[in-house]
This record gives sequence, C-alpha cells and structure tokens, in this order.
Amino acid sequence: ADHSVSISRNDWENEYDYIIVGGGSAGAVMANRLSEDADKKVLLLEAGGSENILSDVPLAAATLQMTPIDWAYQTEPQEASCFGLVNRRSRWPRGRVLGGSSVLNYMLYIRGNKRDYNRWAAEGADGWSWPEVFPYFLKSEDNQDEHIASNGYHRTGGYLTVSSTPDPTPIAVAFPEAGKQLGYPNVDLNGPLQTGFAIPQGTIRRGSRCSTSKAFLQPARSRPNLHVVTFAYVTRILFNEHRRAVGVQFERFALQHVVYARKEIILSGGSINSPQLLMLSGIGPAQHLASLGIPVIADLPVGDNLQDHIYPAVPFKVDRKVSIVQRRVVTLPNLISYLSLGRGPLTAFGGVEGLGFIKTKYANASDDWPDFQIHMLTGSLVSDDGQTFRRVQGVTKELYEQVYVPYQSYDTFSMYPVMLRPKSRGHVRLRSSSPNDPPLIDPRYLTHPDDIHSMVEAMKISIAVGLAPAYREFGTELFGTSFPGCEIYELYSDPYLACVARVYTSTIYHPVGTCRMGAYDDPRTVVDPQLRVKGVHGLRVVDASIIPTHISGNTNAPAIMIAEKAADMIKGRQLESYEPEQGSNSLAQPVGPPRHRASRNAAVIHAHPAALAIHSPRQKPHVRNPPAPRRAENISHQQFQRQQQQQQMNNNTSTLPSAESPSIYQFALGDLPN
Ligand SMILES: Cc1cc2nc3c(=O)[nH]c(=O)nc-3n(C[C@H](O)[C@H](O)[C@H](O)COP(=O)(O)OP(=O)(O)OC[C@H]3O[C@@H](n4cnc5c(N)ncnc54)[C@H](O)[C@@H]3O)c2cc1C
Repeated sequence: ADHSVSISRNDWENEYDYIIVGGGSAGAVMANRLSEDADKKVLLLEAGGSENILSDVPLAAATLQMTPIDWAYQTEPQEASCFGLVNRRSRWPRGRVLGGSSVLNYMLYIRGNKRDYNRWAAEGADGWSWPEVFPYFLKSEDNQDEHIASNGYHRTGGYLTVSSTPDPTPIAVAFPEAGKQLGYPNVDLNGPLQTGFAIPQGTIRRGSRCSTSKAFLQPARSRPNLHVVTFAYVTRILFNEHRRAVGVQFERFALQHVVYARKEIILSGGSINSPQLLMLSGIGPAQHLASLGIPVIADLPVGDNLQDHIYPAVPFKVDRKVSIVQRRVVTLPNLISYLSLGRGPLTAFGGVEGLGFIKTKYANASDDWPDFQIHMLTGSLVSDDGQTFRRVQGVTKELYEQVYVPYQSYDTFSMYPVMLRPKSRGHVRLRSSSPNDPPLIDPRYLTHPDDIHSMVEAMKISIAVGLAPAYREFGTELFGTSFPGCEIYELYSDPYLACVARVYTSTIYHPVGTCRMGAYDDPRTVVDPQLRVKGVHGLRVVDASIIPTHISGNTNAPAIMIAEKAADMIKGRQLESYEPEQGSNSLAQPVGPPRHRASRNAAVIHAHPAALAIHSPRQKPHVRNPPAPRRAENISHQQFQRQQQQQQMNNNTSTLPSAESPSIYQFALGDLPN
C-alpha cells in the first residue's frame, strides 16, 4: 500500500503571490499547479491535519465519519424527507484534513455526462462545455486498467491514479450481469455511452486510497515556493477600500494570524465552507448579512442553489456467504493481504462494488442522459452489526430494529438508486456571525413534486436488478419488513416506495451549487466563468460549490477537473478543446499529451434566454403532489402521510403515477416476499 508523508510546516511568511484556502479535492490541485511556476510563492492553508493509515484503507471509508477529520455537519430537520433519521436531520460528512473530502469519500471515479457540461455552457458558463472540460479530466488521470486506459477516453501518466478493486466479490460480479439481463449494456462508465452497468473504477493506488493530498501534494512537497500549513482555520477574507481581497485572517492553535496575497486569494473550502467564509467576510445576500450585523461588501446569492444527490435504500438478503460482512472480512489475513499486496476485500470502495446508470420513464428514452445511478453496496446496515453505517447515517433505532435486525444473521446487499438531477433546491446560511458556529444547511430534499415520482420508478428498476437471474442464484429475496410509518401501504406498491424514499432519505455526499458559476449579469450567479467572485477583485472560488446545475455522477473527479481548469485560467492559458469521436469505445486510440492554447478573453457572456428556459420547473399535469408542510419540526411522519392522503382526496387524483410500471418491475414482482 501507498502511504503519505507529512508535508506541512509550522512557519510561514507575511506575504505570498497566491493564498489557497482549503487543501481538499480542488485546493490540493491548485497548490500543485500554481506552484509549478517556481517564481510564484504559494501558501495553502488547511483547517485539518493529515490523513492517516486508517483513511488509506478503502473499505474503512465510513468509519472515518464523525472523527476529527470530519466537519460532521448536520442539516436542518427536513420537512418532506428523512423521517427515519434522528431528528430528521441528514448527516453531512466533509473532510477536515489535507485532501479534504477525497480522504473521506468512497473513491468512485465518475466524470458525469457530456450533456451536463454542455448545459452549464448553454446556461452561461462560457468555456465549460464538454469538449472544453474533457481535456482537464484527462490532464490529471493515470488510469491503471489497460483495457480502459487505451479506449480513447482515458490516459495514463497524470497525478491521479484510477484503477479497479483487484478482488470483487461474487455479488459485485453479478451486478453487470444483472444489468445485461435487464437490457443494460456493460460499459466504461466514463466512455462514449454512460447508460449501462459496471464494476466501477476508483481513485486507488496499489489497493489503497489515492486522495488528492497523495496525488497532488506529495509530488510537490520539495518545492521551496509551496508552503502548506495545517490546522489553520481561515475565519475571514480581508478587503481593502477598493474591494480587493488582500489577505486572510486565520486561527491556529488558539492564536490569530494574518497573511497577505500579492496576486489572488483562492477559496477552495468546498460547498459548505466556501459560502460560509464568503458570508462571514461580507459577501452574500445583503439582508441576511445585515440581520447578523455583518457589513456588506457584495450582495450576491451566496449559499443559494444548494443541490445534493440522495437515495433510499433497497435492501436484499441472500442465503449464501457472498457479501461483505465485517466480522468475516476484517481479519488478520485480509489485513496482511491488503498491506503487503494491496489486495483482498479491504480494497473495496467503502463496499460499493457496482454502479449502474439507468433511465426511468421520466428521462428522455432516446438520449444517453440517465436520470439515476444505482450504487450497489455489497452489504447493508446489518453488515457491521449496526455499528458504523447506522450511526454515521443517523438512522433511528426504530427503523434499524424494525427493518434490519430481522436480517442480522444473513448476508445482504443493497441497491441505492441515486437521483442525479434533482429539482429540489436548498440553501446554506450563517447561523451567527461567529466562524465557530456551524453554518445552517437546508437541502430541502424531495420538496419539488417531480423528485418523488422519478425516485419511485428508480426504486422499481433497482428491485428488478436485485431480483434478476444473476442474483437469484444466491437465493436473493427482498426484505419483507416494512419501514416505520409505511406499514399502511402494501409492501412494494408505489405509495409504499414513495414512503420509503421519504423515510430513509440518504445523502450520497455530493452537495454542490452554493457559489454558482455563470454569466456575470445573471443575478443567480456568484462567480463568473473564470470563477472570479463578482463585485470584488482578487478572489476566486475553485471547488464543487461553483457547479451551476448538478452533474450526473459523483463529484470528486469534477472538483479536480474544475481546479485543473482554474489553475490554467490563472496562468492565462487553456487546453485545446477536444472530444473523442462518438462510438469509439473500442478504439485503441491513445490520447496524446494535453496541448495548451492562449486563453480566450474572459468573463462576461450573456446567457441565452432560450437556454435558461431549461431551468423553469415543468409541472407534469398527471402527477401532482401536495405542497409540503411548512414547519418540519412540528409534524410526525404519520401526520405528513395524513396530509398527503387528504390532499390526494381533495385532488381526487393519484399522488403517484399509477399505471405503466416498467415491465422489468412486473417481472420482479413475481418474487416479492409474502
Ligand atoms: C463520505 C463521502 C463519500 C463520497 N464519495 C464519493 C465518491 O465515491 N466519488 C466521488 O467522486 N465523490 C465522492 N464524494 C464527494 C467528493 O469527495 C467531493 O465532492 C469533493 O471531495 C469536493 O471537493 P472540494 O474541493 O469541493 O471540497 P473538499 O474536498 O471538501 O475540500 C475542502 C477543504 O477545505 C478545508 N477548509 C474548509 N474551510 C476552511 C477554512 N475556513 N480554512 C481552512 N481550510 C478550510 C476543508 O477542511 C477541506 O480540506 C464523497 C464525499 C463524502 C464526504
């Protein structure tokens, strides 16, 4: 296995060319790329410390949550979801460590769909279309799987190692097979066709986690012009009278310090902390800042447009010993195999061994733009006897005991249908003017009426996958226990599935959008397409918070891409646009080294009104949902249900699309437990 060595220091200078706030997925890339130029002095300030030997173990991912390397946020109580979570709050881990959330994440390497980026560009993010971002995915990539590396969509030689787990379980091997049985091809999920199933690739190197700290900071550790200071929590960005960001104030071991930037300050604190720090520094919604007594420097919609990826669990039991069960897997021989060879079950990406991009009936059938991504976990809440997953997800005792405990002595696996382009929007705000108060996070999950309908369809497809012949040979059955609050519905009926989605609402940890990028004159944007904060000088945001509309996949590779591209913007250059020819999945065409072109003249591009129209929520006439009740804290799930039923009777129409269940679900229904 590949372990990191310390690169931080205890001293620093008064002034640097660039100060980077946050050494996470994006910040680590920025630190490396900006310090490539030996003439530029770069300071990276990171609130946390360094990763450790436990965080290197891929299977241990969940155990890192709620430890000192996690900011351990919680959302506000949700009004239309999370009924089965303690206090109806979703737990939001975020890395507080060099490497940021790439140290806590499940390592899955997915770039998203080309249409996601073309939509960004169409909505005003000039320069961010697929051909313009694709070379930046390649730039960092070092793909270790020969058959994938040579298919024209990948490369070798970059800093970020991408490879497959060496020893998939039988449950994993069955996953692409089950996909095929339902008509989904087996594909390279980052290749020409996204709709399909695969055993995924992830950011691991010789079987152990390849965080961005390992990938990008380690190789730069001997550069004298790069200073990395850990345990440095930045509490304010300082502006001069011309609204130029000139320095930052930070807290380190209970002392306050100030450092100054000659050229720029780059904010890479992630989707929660970047908006928090902007607001603490006077950049945000004017009224909100004024209400907390923070002087306003720029009135911008910071913290709005919060989007996340969520899923409900669809658990199965099997009658063979084929899945990942903690007490069988965390053994000395497996530890030795991991440490000496980088092999064995400890190399599994947090237990996620299958990814399938699927399309519900709400997605455009003729387009390769899947609306859900099944994450197949080779286990469930009982796989660790309720010790870790249940605790870090904040699942209530009632839910755990009612749904899962009856299956405690079985091997299990779960399908997690993750909604890729949710319509619900939330926000991040300050709780107070103190940097030591965690920000207020309200994702408002499932508040848009369309989201629950597509979720139900995706759950049906997930059920069909789990009951496909490839899985039946393990004696697979759906759980026959009912989720608390959903007992009144027929098991696995549409209303039951909708209820489960609102009870067991989990995040897959992809919050984005809170410092939205787009056209300068678009009132919804915080940064322009060069990622410069509007209305001030010398300040950029470079992390997942700039994502204007969610991407169809996991967000680590996109955060790295964003930083690769931003670093070149600062250097005044961009890679040539490039996109492989469609349909060349089998082409063994090596991708050449990236080439640069002179930067285009930046910033102010007007969003095309027609493109913006994509954004207006379309109400489907036949699927109306009741408005969500206003105050989350005051109602129970039963009350929520009653309100729904009442509304349904008033409307005299089904709250769910009742007809036309996909035929694959009919096929699966034959196998429902009694
Ligand atoms: C549990 C989990 C599982 C995930 N699984 C996957 C996966 O399998 N695949 C995938 O692609 N994505 C996954 N993600 C998401 C992905 O890791 C993140 O989207 C990505 O890391 C975000 O990068 P970022 O640079 O925006 O922020 P981060 O990586 O979170 O970096 C922000 C950094 O800034 C530091 N910081 C914040 N505020 C300050 C401050 N004021 N002063 C100093 N430092 C500060 C933080 O400590 C942190 O190091 C997962 C995330 C989590 C949490």
